[in-house]
Amino acid sequence: MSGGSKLAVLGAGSWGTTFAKILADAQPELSVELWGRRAEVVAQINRDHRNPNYLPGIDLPHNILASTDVESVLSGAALVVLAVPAQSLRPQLAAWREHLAPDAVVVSLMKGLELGTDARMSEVIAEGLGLPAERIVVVSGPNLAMEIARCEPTASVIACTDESVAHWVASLCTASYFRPYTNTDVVGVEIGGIVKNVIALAVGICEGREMGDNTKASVITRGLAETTRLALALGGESDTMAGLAGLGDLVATCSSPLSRNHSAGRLLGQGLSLDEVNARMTQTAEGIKSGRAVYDLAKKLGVEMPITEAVVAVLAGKLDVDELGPRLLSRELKSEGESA
Ligand SMILES: NC(=O)c1ccc[n+]([C@@H]2O[C@H](COP(=O)([O-])OP(=O)(O)OC[C@H]3O[C@@H](n4cnc5c(N)ncnc54)[C@H](O)[C@@H]3O)[C@@H](O)[C@H]2O)c1
Ligand SMILES: O=P(O)(O)OC[C@H](O)CO
Repeated sequence: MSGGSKLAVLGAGSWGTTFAKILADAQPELSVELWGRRAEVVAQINRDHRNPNYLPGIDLPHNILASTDVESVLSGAALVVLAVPAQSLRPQLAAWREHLAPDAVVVSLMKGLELGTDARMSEVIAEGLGLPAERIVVVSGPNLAMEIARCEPTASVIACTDESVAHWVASLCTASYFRPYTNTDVVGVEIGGIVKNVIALAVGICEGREMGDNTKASVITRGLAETTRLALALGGESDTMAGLAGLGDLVATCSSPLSRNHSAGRLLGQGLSLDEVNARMTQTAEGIKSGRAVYDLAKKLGVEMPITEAVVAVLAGKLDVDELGPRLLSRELKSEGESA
């Protein structure tokens, strides 16, 4: 863990910009350097202290300094926070690796699973940057960016195999409206954040078909059961799944119209094709691509994930949205506590 104090965030979308605001509000005496790909976004942040495409109406702290120059942003940064779409992470890391400070701690804000490898983002970071587990931290929880940007009170989980590193990151991002809890169950925290996006697609589809709250509560509850099965199979802990990064995030994402995954599901349920949904989405809905990777991983491990399987079939055009509900309910009868 570095004694240095420079803080860097890579990715100036909705969560990267919001997390930069958390750090800047929590550490008003420090600068938070925010890397963005697009010069016009960076210029607006520096000139107007706003990022209106992602966070309309939000004033950003003046100690956020944006730049398109990743080398200068990474130079000497003790904490490096990553917030780009999951499927774009690996190629980005290859370009960033040479500029990373030797003792930097890297934080993943991403909630996706890599297609093709089924790797979690912490695993992609470990491989792509050649870092040991104790220098990789995961942040996850019921964290809809826009609510946090409006300074509405929110709790989150900061996970690292080395608890002291998790504590250090938590101490840096504790703000009046943002309360982090630490955890050493990196696997459970990541799996909770990944799978809730797929379950939110399912809930959105049900909503788009004008199904009511019984249906949504049933999908959320059974969604948590299948998320927990996958997490346990990978070595995660059931306590984590009952906490903020499991149940908490699942409820927030499946209930909120702010959720991009929930919204994408609703559009699918209303009869739009996947191409039409993708064309309408201006922000990242990770579940659309990660769903397939979650299904592949579950299959490899022999874990039953019927809701994920049905969502993946809808996304692949193999199951009509009207068949999603019946497909889930027509399964073999079993007791609630059974493992599948
Ligand atoms: N927005 C939220 O409320 C929220 C909360 C928690 C976690 N997350 C997770 O954070 C991650 C980032 O999400 P976001 O909401 O900031 O997404 P976003 O769509 O708002 O922003 C993505 C950012 O990445 C950039 N980007 C897009 N493609 C890229 C590429 N190929 N290479 C490099 N940069 C690229 C975009 O320009 C943009 O700045 C996702 O994994 C998401 O699940 C989001
Ligand atoms: O907008 P979503 O669906 O990516 O969800 C955002 C956050 O992950 C909620 O915790």
